[in-house]
Amino acid sequence: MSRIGLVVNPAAGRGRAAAAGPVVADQLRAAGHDVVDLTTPDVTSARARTAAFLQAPGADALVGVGGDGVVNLAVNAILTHAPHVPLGLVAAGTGNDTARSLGLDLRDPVTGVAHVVAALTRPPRRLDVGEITTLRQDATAADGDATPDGVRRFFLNVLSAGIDAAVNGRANRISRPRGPARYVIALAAELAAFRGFDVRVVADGVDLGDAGTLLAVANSRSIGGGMQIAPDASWTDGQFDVVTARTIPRRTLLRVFPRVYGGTHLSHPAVSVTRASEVHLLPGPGTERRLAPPPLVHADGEPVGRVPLRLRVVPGALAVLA
Ligand SMILES: Nc1ncnc2c1ncn2[C@@H]1O[C@H](COP(=O)(O)OP(=O)(O)OP(=O)(O)O)[C@@H](O)[C@H]1O
Repeated sequence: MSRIGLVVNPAAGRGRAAAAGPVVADQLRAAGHDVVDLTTPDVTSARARTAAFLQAPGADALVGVGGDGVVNLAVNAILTHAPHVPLGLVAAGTGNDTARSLGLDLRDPVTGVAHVVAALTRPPRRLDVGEITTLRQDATAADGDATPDGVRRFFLNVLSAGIDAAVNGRANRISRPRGPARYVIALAAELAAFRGFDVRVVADGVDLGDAGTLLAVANSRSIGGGMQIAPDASWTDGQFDVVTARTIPRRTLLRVFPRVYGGTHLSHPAVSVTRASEVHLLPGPGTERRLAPPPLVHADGEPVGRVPLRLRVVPGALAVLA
């Protein structure tokens, strides 16, 4: 018998996770496990309850039910408070990019929890995690800067700091419609307003220069519900795939961006992929006045702060029941 913390995000997947939560709890209990329900609709309380569960003795696993947001919450809680505790996921969000890249069932929570129960009997998979450190002196919680866990936090899937981050930020501000349509509306608005971002990337000490269009630091492959931003990224190679596209005219972007869905953008001459284990995202030189300031950086779909940021791979830092 294992003692398992269960954190359900009731808002995820427009109610799918709220419906899946009791099913997951029942199945874990039916398999003989002791389930501690940490669920609450308020994200701050959910963080606090998850932290308390992990800090107390006897936690054997944490299971998250929801989308990439609840995964990000769980990963930060584990790495901050109890890095040895494995994470199980039952996908019930909108995009589910982490679960998708892990090859988990995206539709049926019964199948999802059965997979977690089976994985509890085997050694967990070990995945690389990205560590984010804000380098701003004036970083504050209110700004979304590397909080609420302090100036250091973690991501499991992909960090976005180019047009993909701007789309994510805009989508989070749209209250209606809910679901994937928000991203389409946000994407159309960002493409219409696009003029390039004044941002620079240094990867393992090498200045990659202008990354004014696309800028993704990827541990795994997809964002936005299956867009293959970094189709060759590996969770076990100890490196990020840093996908950048230099500032390009809007009409070129309109041709390149749709290719991200299938991952074929990598063959466009404006796009590069660099493997690196430490990446600095920095403000650009500020000489091009037509460029926009860098957008709020997002990781696993959550706002995490503004440049300058340092990102490091923590190889094999997370144990996953998958
Ligand atoms: N345990 C929780 N309780 C309440 N809110 C949470 C919890 N975990 C995460 N959240 C917040 O809810 C928002 C949405 O969460 P989540 O990503 O899980 O669902 P989604 O948006 O439907 O799925 P996806 O991100 O995969 O598209 C996130 O911004 C996150 O901060």
